[in-house]
Amino acid sequence: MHITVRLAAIRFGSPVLISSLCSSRLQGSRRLFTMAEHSSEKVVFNKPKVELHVHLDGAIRVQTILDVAKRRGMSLPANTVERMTEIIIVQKPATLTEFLGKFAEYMHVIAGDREAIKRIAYEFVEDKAKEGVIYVEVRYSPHFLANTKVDPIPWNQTEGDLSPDDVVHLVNTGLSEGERAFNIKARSILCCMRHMPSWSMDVVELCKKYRNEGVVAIDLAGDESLNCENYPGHRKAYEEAVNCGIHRTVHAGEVGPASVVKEAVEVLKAERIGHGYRTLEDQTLYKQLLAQKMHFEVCPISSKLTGACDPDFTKHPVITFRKDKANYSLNTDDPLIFNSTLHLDYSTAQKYMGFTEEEFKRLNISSAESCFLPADEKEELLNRLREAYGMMENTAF
Ligand SMILES: O=c1[nH]cnc2c1ncn2[C@H]1C[C@H](O)[C@@H](CO)O1
Repeated sequence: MHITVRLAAIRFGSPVLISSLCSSRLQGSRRLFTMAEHSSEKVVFNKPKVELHVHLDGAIRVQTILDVAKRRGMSLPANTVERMTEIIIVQKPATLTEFLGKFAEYMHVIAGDREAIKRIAYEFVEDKAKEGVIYVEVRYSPHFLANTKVDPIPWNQTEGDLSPDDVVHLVNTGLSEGERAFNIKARSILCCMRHMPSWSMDVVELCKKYRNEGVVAIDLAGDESLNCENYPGHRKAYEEAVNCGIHRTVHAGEVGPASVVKEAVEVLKAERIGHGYRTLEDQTLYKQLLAQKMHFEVCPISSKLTGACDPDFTKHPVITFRKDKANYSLNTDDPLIFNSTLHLDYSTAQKYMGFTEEEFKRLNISSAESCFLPADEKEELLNRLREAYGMMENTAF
């Protein structure tokens, strides 16, 4: 089994992943979030929220992974929620590469299984509704959940009959059943992966095909050290997205330098930036993005545990974003792997960064304004927030 997982990691792209997987067995002795940290997860903003940056494959319930493994007769490194959680989660600030290696602990269980894929989408909506999210854009790579019409077949699966196209259809179905059951709105963003430029044209074609069934945008995720000049597949896919009116976000400036953000904006025509913390290292670029109200999808807990930002939250870039009245959202990114919830991101912002209720309202309004819904649905969302926040319609911050 461990050999299987390591092979999957090799396929993910980076040799560093392999060493992270080898060392992950040692992590049982590392600490989980302490009780003190979890008690700080009090609900500091108990009002409707918008979440724009969360990965479906990073937001799966551990119990579901165990259930599916059992049903499919697959082995996992542990068979209790507690032990499996310890193995999956990043407990101390690590590196983005180590963090990405965590997906290989469980993705082979979910990938290629119709019932599991629909179930994780449905349960995701339930979990977000419980956090008070009324609108969410959830992202994933259709290729990472497929086992046919994908080269290479990920996670060391044997070829089956579930294509990336089938995956998108199943996720759409799970999300829309969840929307009806839990009375929130859920849309999806399809990810290209930096190390797999050959998948990117498929991704944009899927965005086009399913644009009326819940897919609202394209994203580029994964290892930022791989730039687009060297990988024209992503650039071509984003050109097609621009030509077809598909919305665009790009992971950039998370661990990569400000030049990756510049490339995302200038070459890929990103309308939002995933993370974007290191934009601050290029003040000219930062001022330009502030002026054009570029949206930054900020993920506080994630940024500490991936090593993207200083672990001292009082030095977090979002404090500068707030001071400058930048356009940004607060998001979980991968709550499974960070053992977190959206409440923890909000309470962290309050406790260590001095965020107030007013700022939480302002950033949720900015998030709604920057979401990828069509204009009429966006206005409806904004009105729901304004009403819940006791704001006069069209009140400007
Ligand atoms: O924070 C992230 N940065 C870059 N890539 C990420 C991050 N979180 C998840 N991913 C990758 C791993 C997932 O399998 C993929 C699609 O959701 O996106």
